[in-house]
Amino acid sequence: MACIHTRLSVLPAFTGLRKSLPSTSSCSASSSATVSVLSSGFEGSHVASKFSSSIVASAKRFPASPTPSSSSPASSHLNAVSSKAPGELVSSSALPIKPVLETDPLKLWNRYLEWLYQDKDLGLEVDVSRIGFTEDFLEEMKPKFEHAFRSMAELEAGAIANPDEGRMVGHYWLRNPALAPNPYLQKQIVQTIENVLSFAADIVSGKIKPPPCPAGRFTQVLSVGIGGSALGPQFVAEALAPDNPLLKLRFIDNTDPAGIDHQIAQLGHELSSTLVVVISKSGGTPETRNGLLEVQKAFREKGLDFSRQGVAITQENSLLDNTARIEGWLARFPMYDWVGGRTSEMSAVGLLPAALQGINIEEMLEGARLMDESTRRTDIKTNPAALLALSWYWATGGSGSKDMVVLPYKDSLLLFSRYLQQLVMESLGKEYDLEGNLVNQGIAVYGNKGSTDQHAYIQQLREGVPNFFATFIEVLRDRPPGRDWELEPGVTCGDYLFGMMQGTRQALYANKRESITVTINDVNPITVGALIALYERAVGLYASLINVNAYHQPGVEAGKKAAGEVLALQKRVLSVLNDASCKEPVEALTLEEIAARAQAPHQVEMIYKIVAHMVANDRALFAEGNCGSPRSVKVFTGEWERFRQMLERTFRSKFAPKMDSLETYEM
Ligand SMILES: O=P(O)(O)OC[C@H]1O[C@](O)(CO)[C@@H](O)[C@@H]1O
Repeated sequence: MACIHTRLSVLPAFTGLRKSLPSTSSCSASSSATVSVLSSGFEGSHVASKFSSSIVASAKRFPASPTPSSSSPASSHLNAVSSKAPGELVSSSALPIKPVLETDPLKLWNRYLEWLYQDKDLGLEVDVSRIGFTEDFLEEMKPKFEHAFRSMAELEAGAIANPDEGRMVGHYWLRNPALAPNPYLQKQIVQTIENVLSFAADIVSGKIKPPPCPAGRFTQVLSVGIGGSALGPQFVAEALAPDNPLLKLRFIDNTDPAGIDHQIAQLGHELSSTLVVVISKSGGTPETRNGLLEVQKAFREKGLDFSRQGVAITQENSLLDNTARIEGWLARFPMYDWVGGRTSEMSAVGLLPAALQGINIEEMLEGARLMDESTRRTDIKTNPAALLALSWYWATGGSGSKDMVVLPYKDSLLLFSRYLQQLVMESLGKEYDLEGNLVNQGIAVYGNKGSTDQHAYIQQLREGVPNFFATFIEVLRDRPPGRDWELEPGVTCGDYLFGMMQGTRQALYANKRESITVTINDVNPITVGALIALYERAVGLYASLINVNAYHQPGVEAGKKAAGEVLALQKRVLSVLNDASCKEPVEALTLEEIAARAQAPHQVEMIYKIVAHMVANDRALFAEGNCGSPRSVKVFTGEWERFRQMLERTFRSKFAPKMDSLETYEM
C-alpha cells in the first residue's frame, strides 16, 4: 500500500462553528437564527460565512417555521452531520477536519495506482485519487459500508427497500431477470424486453405502418413524459442515436404550450407518420397528461386518429393505461410498481425509445448487468460504485456540503449531468432520515460539458467558492477508427479535448479542488448501460451511508399539491370574475374584492399573479391600472368592447348635458 502523507495540524477548519435555529414552539416568531464563525480555515471559512448569511436570511423570512430546514447544501452540511431532532443544535465537533491534499507528483502517481479501478471488459475506469480521503477515513467508513452492502443485498433479494411507499426496489432485476424474487416477475421482465424488441423491429421495418400512410412507414417518434419518464430516454438518445436514425426522436417534457407547439410545428406534415409514446409510471402526471391532450388536439385538427399511432408505457390500470386500453391505442407496455422513474432507463421506459432509434438495447442491458456484478462486491476498493460513494461522503462531509459538478468531455454525453441531477438529487435530497430525524440531506448536481464550460464556469470552479467537487467523464476514443486527422503536426482535434480535460483536472487540483475521473473507452450501448448502473448503485450505497430512503420523493408531492391549490384558486377567481362580468353594467373588481368573493382574503398576492397571467393571455382585462401598479388594478373578464360600451353608457348618462354643450362648443 502506498504511503499517503497527510498534514492534519495546520487547519482549524470549521472548528467553533455554532448555530441556533428557530425553535419549534409556536411562540418562536421572534426567534432569529444566528451563526458565529469563531475560527475557520481552508474551505471552511467560506462555507461557514455563506451559511451564516443564508440561515439568517431564511430565519427572517420564515420566523415561525416549525421545522427549520434549508435546501442550501452549505447549510445542510451543518444540519446533517448527525441525525438530530428538529431544532436541535448541531455541534461543530462532528465536522471533519480535512488534511491538505497531496501535491508530491510521485506520491500522487502512487495514489493513482493504488486507487484506480479498471474494468477491461467494460472499458471503464474510475479514478478517485484526486479526492483526498485518508486510510483512517476508509477504516472509519467500513462499518457504514458493511451496512450499506447488506441493505443492498436485501434490496436485490426483494426486501421492501422503499418503506414509505411499501415497495420493493427492483431496477437491478431489469438487466438480470433471474435475480427477481419470483418467477412471475422474472417472466414479466423477459416478456417485456421481447415485446419491446419485436414491436420496435416492426415499426422500424415498416411492418406496422402509420394508418394515414399505408404505403409508408413511421418516420418520427414523439415521446411525451417528464422527469424519470423523459431524462433517461433523452440522455440515451443524445449519447447513442445514429446520425441519421430511421426514426427521429423528439420530446415533449413540459407543460409549456409554446414548447409543445414548437415540437408539433417541427413535425409538420410528418405528424401523420409519427408514433407518439406517452410515458408515465403513475399515469396521472399533469404535465404528461397536458402534453397528451395537446398532441391529441393536433391529431384531431389534421383529421388523424391518434389511437392508431399512440403507445402507452405505464403501470397497469393507471389512468393512462385505462385510457389507452379503452381507446384502443396501438400498443401498451408495462411500467412496474417496483421500479422508480429515475431508475427506469432499463425498463420499457428507456428500452422502447432506444430500440426505435436502432440503439442496441441488449448491449445496454449487458453493460448494466456487468456493472452490477462489479458493484455488488463488498470490498470497497474493487467496487467502483463504493469508491464513488466513499468519495462523495468524504467530499461533502456526508452532508451535501459540496456540490457535484459533472463535466463530460464529450458532446454526446451532454445530458448525463442532467440525468444525474434527477437520479442523485431526487434520491438523496431528503428532509428526514430513515429514523425520522431531520437531516436535510442531498448533494446538488449540475454540469454541462467540457471543454465548452471552461469558457463559462471553470473560472469560478478554479478560483471562486470552493463549494464543489468535480466529476470528469473522459472518453478515450475521439472518433470512429480511420476518421482522424492531424490538424497541426502530431495533434488532432481530439487531442485538444483531451488536453483541456487533463489540464482542467490538474488546475483544479492544484487549487485544492477535488475531483473524480470516470473514463470510458468509447460511448456505446455497453458503456452507457454501465455508466447508468454505476451511478444507480453509487446513489443506493450512498443513501445507506447517510441513512435516507433513496426511493421516494415526498418533496415533489408537496410542490404538486401546491400547484393544484393554485389552479383550484384560479378556478374560483375565474368564477368570481365571470359572475361580475355578467352583470349589467359590467363590474370591474379590485384584487381585494376578488379575494373576498373567492373566499381567499389572504391570497391577494397569488390572485394578482393569477390575474396578471390571465391578462397576459387575453383571458382577462385590466379595467383600471396595470401590472406596474398592482394595488390599483381593477379586473374584469370578457370582451373589452363590451366593457368599453358599458363605460360609455355610464359616462353618457352621468355627463350627457355637459357633453352636449361641449359638442356644441367644439363645433
Ligand atoms: O412517470 P410519472 O409518474 O409521470 O412521473 C414523472 C416524474 O415525476 C416524479 O414523480 C417527480 O416529479 C418523478 O419521480 C418521476 O420520474
